[in-house]
This record gives sequence, C-alpha cells and structure tokens, in this order.
Amino acid sequence: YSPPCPEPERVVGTLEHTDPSLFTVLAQDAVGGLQVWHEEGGGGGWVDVAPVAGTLLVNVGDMLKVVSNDEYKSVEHRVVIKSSKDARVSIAVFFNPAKRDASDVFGPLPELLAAGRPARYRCFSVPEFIRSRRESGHGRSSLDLFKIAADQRQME
Ligand SMILES: O=C(O)CCC(=O)C(=O)O
Ligand SMILES: [Fe+2]
Repeated sequence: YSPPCPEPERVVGTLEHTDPSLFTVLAQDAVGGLQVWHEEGGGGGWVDVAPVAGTLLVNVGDMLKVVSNDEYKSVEHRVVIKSSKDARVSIAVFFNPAKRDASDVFGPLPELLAAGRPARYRCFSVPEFIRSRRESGHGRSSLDLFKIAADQRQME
C-alpha cells in the first residue's frame, strides 16, 4: 500500500530488485507504477508495466532462472509513485520451493542439460540461498555466487 504523495518524483515506492522466488504472481491496480529494467543495445532503461484491468502478472524470480538454466530470466523491477492523489495497492504472492532443508538441493534441471548446454549453476539449498541473498544487500541477486564460469562448465 502506498499512500498518495504530494511530491511523487521525490520518493521511491519499492527499490529495484529481482524476486528471489521461483515466480511471483502480482496484481496491481489502475494507478500503476511498476517498472522493469529493459536492456537494449549497449544500454537499458526503466519501462512502465502498464496496468491491464482484470489481469495478473507473472514475474520470473531468481530460483526459476537457476532451475531453468537461464532459459527464463529473472527481471529487475521497481515501483515508482505515479500519483499525488491516488493511493496504490498491489498484491504480490511469492511461490517458493516447499523443500527448505539444508539437505534439499536445487540446481539446473537435468532434463534441460545436453552436450553444448552444460549447467550454468552449481547446486545449493534454500538456507544457503537465503543467506547469500541477505549478504548481497537489499534486493540484490546473489546468483553470481552460484554461477559456474564458462570455461569450467561440463557435462556430468
Ligand atoms: O507492488 C508491486 O507492483 C511490486 C512489488 C514487488 O516487486 C515485490 O513485492 O517484490
Ligand atoms: Fe518484486
């Protein structure tokens, strides 16, 4: 919930981040404010995700990026305050792995790996992932810590 703000350009709604989840289902109201980072050419910029009435938005999170071996990309997003008159309400539901013990490990799905398409991440557990994320700082993806360097990737 973001209350109306008399000087919307001077405040931040939600700082830029990727969701750590597998994926996130999001409902935003007609006020809008969600933006995604879009790479283009050598640069990039923030692009509005226009609200569409009656729709839900599905955001790919870092965990899905890993299990899909980068087939799905987690998107960097943030929320800016658009209105000086209207409050904004959004509802985000985060879908996370149910297996959260240190002995339950996640990594790129074996079915997706092939000759020429080796695993890009090593396996890790949810507690390890949460700890790495916390140590990376607010909202910052920690996936680099689990990445296997291009010259080290190999088929099992
Ligand atoms: O409020 C929104 O539209 C997005 C919120 C969000 O990105 C989050 O809770 O992770
Ligand atoms: Fe988010």
